[in-house]
Amino acid sequence: MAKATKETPLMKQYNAIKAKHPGALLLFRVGDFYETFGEDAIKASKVLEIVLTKRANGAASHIELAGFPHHSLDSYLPRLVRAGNRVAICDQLEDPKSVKGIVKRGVTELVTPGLSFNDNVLEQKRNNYLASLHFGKNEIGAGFLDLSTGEFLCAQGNAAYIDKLIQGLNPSEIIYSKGQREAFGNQFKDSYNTYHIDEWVYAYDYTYERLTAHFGTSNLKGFGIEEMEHAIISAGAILYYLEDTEHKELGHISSISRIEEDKYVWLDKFTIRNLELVYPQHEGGVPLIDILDQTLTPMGSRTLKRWMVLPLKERARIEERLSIVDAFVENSELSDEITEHLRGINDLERLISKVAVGRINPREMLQLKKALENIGPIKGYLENSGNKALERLGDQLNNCAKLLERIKAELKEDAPMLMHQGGIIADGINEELDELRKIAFSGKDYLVQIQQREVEATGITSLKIAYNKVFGYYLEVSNTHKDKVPQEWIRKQTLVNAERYITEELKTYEEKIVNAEDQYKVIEQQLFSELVAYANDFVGPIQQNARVIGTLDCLISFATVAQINKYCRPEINDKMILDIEEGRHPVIEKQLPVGETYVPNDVFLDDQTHQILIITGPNMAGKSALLRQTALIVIMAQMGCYVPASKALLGITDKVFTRVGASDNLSKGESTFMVEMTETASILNNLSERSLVLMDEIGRGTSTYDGISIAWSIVEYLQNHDKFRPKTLFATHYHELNQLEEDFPGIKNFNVSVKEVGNKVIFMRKLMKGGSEHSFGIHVAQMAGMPNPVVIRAAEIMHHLEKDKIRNQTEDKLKEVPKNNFQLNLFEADPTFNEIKELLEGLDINTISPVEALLKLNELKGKLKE
Ligand SMILES: Nc1ncnc2c1ncn2[C@@H]1O[C@H](COP(=O)(O)OP(=O)(O)OP(=O)(O)O)[C@@H](O)[C@H]1O
Repeated sequence: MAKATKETPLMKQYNAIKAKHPGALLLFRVGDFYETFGEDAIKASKVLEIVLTKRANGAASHIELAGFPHHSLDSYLPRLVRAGNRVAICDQLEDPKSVKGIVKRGVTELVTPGLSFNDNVLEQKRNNYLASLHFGKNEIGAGFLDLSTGEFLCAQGNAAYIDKLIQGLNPSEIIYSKGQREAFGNQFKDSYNTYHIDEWVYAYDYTYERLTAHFGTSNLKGFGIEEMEHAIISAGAILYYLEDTEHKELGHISSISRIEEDKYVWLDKFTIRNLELVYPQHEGGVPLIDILDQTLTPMGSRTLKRWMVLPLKERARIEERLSIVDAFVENSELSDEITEHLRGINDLERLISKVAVGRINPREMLQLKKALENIGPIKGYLENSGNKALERLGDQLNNCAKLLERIKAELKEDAPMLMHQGGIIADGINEELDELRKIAFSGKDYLVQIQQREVEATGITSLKIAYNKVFGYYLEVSNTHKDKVPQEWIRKQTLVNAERYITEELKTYEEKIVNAEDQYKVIEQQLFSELVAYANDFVGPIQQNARVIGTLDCLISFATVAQINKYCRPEINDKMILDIEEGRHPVIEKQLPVGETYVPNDVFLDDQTHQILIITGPNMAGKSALLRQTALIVIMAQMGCYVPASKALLGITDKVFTRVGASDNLSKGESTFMVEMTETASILNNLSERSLVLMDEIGRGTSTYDGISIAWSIVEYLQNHDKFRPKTLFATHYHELNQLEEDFPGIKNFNVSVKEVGNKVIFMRKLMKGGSEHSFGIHVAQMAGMPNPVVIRAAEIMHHLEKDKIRNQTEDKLKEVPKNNFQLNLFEADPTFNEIKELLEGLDINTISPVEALLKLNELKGKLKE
């Protein structure tokens, strides 16, 4: 093409590289700058707020250009990635000084939202997962990788299960096959950063092969995923994606584990959202994790987040965690001592990943050293704690003494972050390095030493050492001393009054001095690389340390929170009973205004007489709070955490379902009622024997009669289920449902009590036996500042309806609402009246024709019928 031939060689090279990475914003290294061109430049200049200029592209045209200095990459890259870009970093692959013409360049890393090592892209407290999905006929396979920590997980199951995992692990990016765009769109309505991979990658044989080749195994049995076809496909595709994005050093991804569905409590995605476990539902909301997270290390917070979305089902494992929390609660001295050392452990997990991929810098190596220095003492405390579970944790810690010693010995205490700054390796490690450094730093002193020595040896008192560009360092001898010059000196230049000589020693030294700085940095780099390579042998044990520290940190955090908030140790058993005494809501109790205290409540549920509690009570009484706190107590207990109650006997729960509050899907074209019914259907279709079900105001999104009927039949279904009798808390405004208590032995009526004092309602917040008579909704309307006429009229209508109910009439009650006796007020509130009034006022009797008048009259009559 004529145009292409006119391009500058640089732009030709740029275009060729750019073409290999479609969809990525290309940062193109030119000298000390990263440049972007064309569309990329327009994008980058906006996101980074940098100047957009134009540059001549040979004779061809002008092209937009925006660039920034290469050392600003760390601050600019995260901004580009956070803005949703995939960023390809193209570096110079050879030293520009040593090449004639154009320097070889290539993409050295493709940073995507889900694949990053950059500390500014990553958040310390959360894992940065890349997810890969593969949609099979009946099941979906999912792979999750946190490249920054090396954690690699996979799962396979029905759409609801995978959806729930996605909700819980909250990946930063999801990849899937180009051919499955529709399947993905149908399943996942929320917006994610996504990327589509060529279809051929998502093939079983290819992905199986990739996984086994990566782990160096002949099959996948050892990981327990051999039979999981879709999980294998999705996980294997991640390995392809890593290679495609130039992530080739993957030593830290040493294993893949299956997320074992049967080991964790099933929390559907609505529950994770509704209960605000890890994210607030609304701006300004406080999720439970904010109350429970007192962790001191990034591993601790990340572990906690995982535990929250995957509470345990196995009693023994829960007990083990609880017993450790117990040990820390009982022995605060021990927890204080360990806490002190936890503070010194930074992101060990991400540091060792950087070792494995060869991206660790000297400053980070010092952080690794600091972390390892603290592992030893923690191990000691655990092993001497006298507590079996703690001893087991201590056993798993490895203080990596050899590595620690070597880093201590070899790395300077004040090593800089950047390699080229030098001053990384300690003195006494490498003779050549020491000498070079000595030369570089004290070169001039050394020359003075040579000068003095030669003055003494030759008796040439005027001897001096100097430098010029033509032949470097030389010895200058004035003519008077010429005859004292030793034979081995080589004359280089004769001046009028003096002669200049060089010596073997001077030349050798000169070379050293000129290159010393460059050379010692090269040796330092070499030695540092050797140190990193040595550390690479410790990836396994350090990853294990990171896991143990994460666990320990979490459990100490539980103990701290338990003490601050006065939680109790729950008793977990296999019975079908849930017995909470004086339970509280862990978040609301922390948010009450000063002087107010949270009113604790008892909740007892079983599979016999108290399987379903119908909880009525006025608006604002605290029904939702009670429902949520019950679920939160169960979840916290099964995470291994103490709970906000004075006593909690809890039979294991295996699924928690919630239909609480409105999850607003209006933006996705679904009505509130539709969402409510979809969520409820999903609950009823997935019940189990040990489920805990929370339903809050089911049916309120439709007409009263529809609502009551639906709510009624749902309660009956839960009580009459042919297999399971799931424990259920059912909060409702429909007092009619209290009738059910008479028909079913497993249903009990409760209410959250209020007191009426004169015209006012006082919320007692106590759960009491029996149903409540009315809602006090009108009082709440009044509290909310509704105009008085509306409140008075509503009270009258309600009074009428309640009278009717007592007489148990079944006629259409609304038709019988008596005509009101405060007409004026009513008219004020009646929109039809206002419209008619406005129409009449707007009529000009003098100009209206008879036909028009008749039509207007007809219109007015029509209004009355509306
Ligand atoms: N046990 C309690 N002790 C103290 N304050 C409470 C308690 N329970 C609830 N509250 C407070 O009352 C407010 C209303 O509670 P909640 O939302 O549970 O009421 P509700 O009965 O579900 O109301 P509605 O039917 O209108 O949804 C809560 O935000 C909380 O501040």
